[in-house]
Amino acid sequence: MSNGTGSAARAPSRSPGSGPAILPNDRQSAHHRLASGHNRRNRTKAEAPSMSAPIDPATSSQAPLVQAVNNALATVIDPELRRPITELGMVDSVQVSDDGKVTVAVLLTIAGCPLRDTITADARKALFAVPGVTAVDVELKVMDQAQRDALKEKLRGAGGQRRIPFNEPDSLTKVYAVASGKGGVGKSSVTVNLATALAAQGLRVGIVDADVYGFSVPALLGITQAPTQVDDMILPPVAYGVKVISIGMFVTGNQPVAWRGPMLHRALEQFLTDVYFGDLDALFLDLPPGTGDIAISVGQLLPKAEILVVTTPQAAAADVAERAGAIATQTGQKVAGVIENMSYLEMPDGARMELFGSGGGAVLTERLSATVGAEVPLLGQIPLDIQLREGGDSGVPIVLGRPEAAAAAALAGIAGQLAAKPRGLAGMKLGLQPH
Ligand SMILES: Nc1ncnc2c1ncn2[C@@H]1O[C@H](COP(=O)(O)OP(=O)(O)OP(=O)(O)O)[C@@H](O)[C@H]1O
Repeated sequence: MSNGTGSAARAPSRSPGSGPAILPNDRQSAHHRLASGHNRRNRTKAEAPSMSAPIDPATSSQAPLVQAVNNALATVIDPELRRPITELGMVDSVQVSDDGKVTVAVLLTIAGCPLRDTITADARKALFAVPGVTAVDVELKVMDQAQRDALKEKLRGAGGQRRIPFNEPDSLTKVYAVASGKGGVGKSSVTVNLATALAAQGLRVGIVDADVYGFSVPALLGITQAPTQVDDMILPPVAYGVKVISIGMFVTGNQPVAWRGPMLHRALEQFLTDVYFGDLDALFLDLPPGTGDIAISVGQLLPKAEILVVTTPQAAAADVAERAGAIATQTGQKVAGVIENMSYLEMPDGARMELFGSGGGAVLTERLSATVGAEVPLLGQIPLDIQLREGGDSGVPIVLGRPEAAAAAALAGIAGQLAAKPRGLAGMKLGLQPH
């Protein structure tokens, strides 16, 4: 089983004068340390390079090949930023010799970029696919400060200000906070399966693992790569097309997190402001179980987030889950629906054994509908399935690894309902939800 807390590990640290710095800055992070002398060139913004690749004029006789080479480079996608390297100002220079040899200089955001090999391999593959290219030399360089500033401005918009992009009036991202009354009901498993199912449909999806005490999302997605830090901007690792950030990527080894409310709030705020998710269709937050500090912080930091409540069919579980959902009335959020997990176990003869009783999801939707004053739908019932647990252990969500399984079909059905909701209406009081 892969471990999402391994190589990424580092302890939270303090930065002078600004209170506790929950997440690392690049001067402190050994993994992301910048090259020495990297800032030596103090270029102004006006001198910053353009985002397109300069072509060696000496190669003008090769114009069609040069064009084809540029087109090929435009198909190379930065694995973290999910945009063409040509758009990101990462192609510093391209030279095409008369005998078809291509030399391309690629600018990495930081020295020791964990994805340097992937970028090199992708660039080589794209270039070798161009007819007429006989040899490829990919030279890796590192952006200087002006180039990084230009990149950050491109990604964050003018001024590159820190803000929570999902709260902007023009944000079309649907934000779902996945909550449960108690632990172990499958909240994280549901989160990663919904997210990867939507990503598999071509949607742009992110996950914030806000389950600070029991972070498990990196392992469930097989992520061992650390986030890359570009100054104060954090680029989240991507698994199955889903951008993921987790507190587990910032703690040492498998250490427990023993933070109190204000630190948790700051960590979550930093995730939402400093992590570059880009334009997402959907963002999932995997909350800790219960109605603790993080649930309240999510209500404050992401007022437009809708709550998805995961419960088991047990009546007692529905009681505690009701409290987790009802917090929406205090935070002014909307409850998007209830997901009943571990609903039954299908026996070899097709009979259904209801190990945890039945009816908990339906009871919960009724009670929550009454509490919040709007219909809360039961989005689906997911059976118990060993393959779901195995998929979690191996880092391959069941919706991708075993799509034919009944549990995968139930999860895909729920994802389909979320995908069918019009983009950008999250948080608006619509009254009845179609389902
Ligand atoms: N439908 C299911 N069938 C079989 N196993 C399941 C199912 N749902 C969850 N599990 C397993 O139950 C365990 C708990 O699931 P998970 O970690 O997703 O729950 P959680 O509610 O997020 O827990 P926590 O409160 O610790 O964050 C895991 O081992 C998971 O693989």
